[in-house]
Amino acid sequence: MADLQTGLVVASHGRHCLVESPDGQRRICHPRGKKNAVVVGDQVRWQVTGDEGSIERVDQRRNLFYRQDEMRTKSFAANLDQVLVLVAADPEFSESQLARALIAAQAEGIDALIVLNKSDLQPAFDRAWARLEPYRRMGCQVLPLRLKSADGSEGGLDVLRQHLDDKRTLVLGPSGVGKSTLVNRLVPEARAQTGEISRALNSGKHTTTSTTWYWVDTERHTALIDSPGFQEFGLNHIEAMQLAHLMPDLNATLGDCRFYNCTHLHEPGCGVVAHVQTGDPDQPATDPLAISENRYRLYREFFAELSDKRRY
Ligand SMILES: Nc1nc2c(ncn2[C@@H]2O[C@H](COP(=O)(O)OP(=O)(O)OP(=O)(O)O)[C@@H](O)[C@H]2O)c(=O)[nH]1
Ligand SMILES: [Zn+2]
Repeated sequence: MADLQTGLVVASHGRHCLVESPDGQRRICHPRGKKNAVVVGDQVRWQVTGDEGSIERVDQRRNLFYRQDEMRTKSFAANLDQVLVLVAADPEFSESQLARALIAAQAEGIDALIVLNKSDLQPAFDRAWARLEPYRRMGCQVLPLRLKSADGSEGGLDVLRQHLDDKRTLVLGPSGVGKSTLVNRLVPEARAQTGEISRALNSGKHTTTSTTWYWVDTERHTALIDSPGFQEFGLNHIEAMQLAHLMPDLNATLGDCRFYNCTHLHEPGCGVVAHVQTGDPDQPATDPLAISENRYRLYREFFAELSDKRRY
């Protein structure tokens, strides 16, 4: 099939999607057959069929970021360089949701970046910043941000831009943290593009319910992928026994357990439990491998959930 063209999937809606050619042109394409199901970020081979296109092949993916619960699997995007989890001083973020997203990224070998917005809101911001201490300690990049404030000042956007440069970043965040404000700030034409995409995909309504790719720069080197669906982040695709390896703070303490198949829940001589921080969580830990009580509690919760899951 010599007449196949290459393209990048920049939006998808049901059974059709929008494919961007290397010259920037976009057209609606339909995957041929079930095995050609595509997600945003996919590199595809397609051919012209009238005004539209037919996707004949999906190139092998470098990674696929997805969540899975008992009912279904939701793929967010493929071939990512990093996942940005946007949280805010207010509304208070769920550490469970944050930890789940980071585990899913780690499982696919994708870097993660946490951004804490609304630094103008005090004392909520300092409180949230402190809650993120275990994440900084385990090597995760955490950036402060202020997209707007009562006095009109903003901060942190330039540093954030440097972390996005030349990368393909999936942006995740619960409702109300400022995700649309961020996307619109980084991609001034985002609103117009979204409108264009909804019209092209003929969905009739706004495509905020689907994942969308935006180029940040005119050279098309830096991309933001905006995706909804951060709630109920299921990890059913992860093996319970893999969990500790996917949580960097726990992972750093592996290897010292008495039993090689230690679950780190109740076994004697567990090297993970030995590092779980007890006492005042506001006191800085003296153990460089300290695991916060919250992180360990989440590990136990996720482990129970993944051990219980029904297998099909
Ligand atoms: N105080 C303060 N408010 C902010 C900041 N950034 C955004 N906001 C406000 O937070 C609210 C939510 O912002 P959005 O951008 O709509 O948030 P979203 O995450 O897209 O939320 P959904 O539309 O519900 O998905 C808006 O009222 C913003 O004006 C900030 O740095 N400080
Ligand atoms: Zn152990």
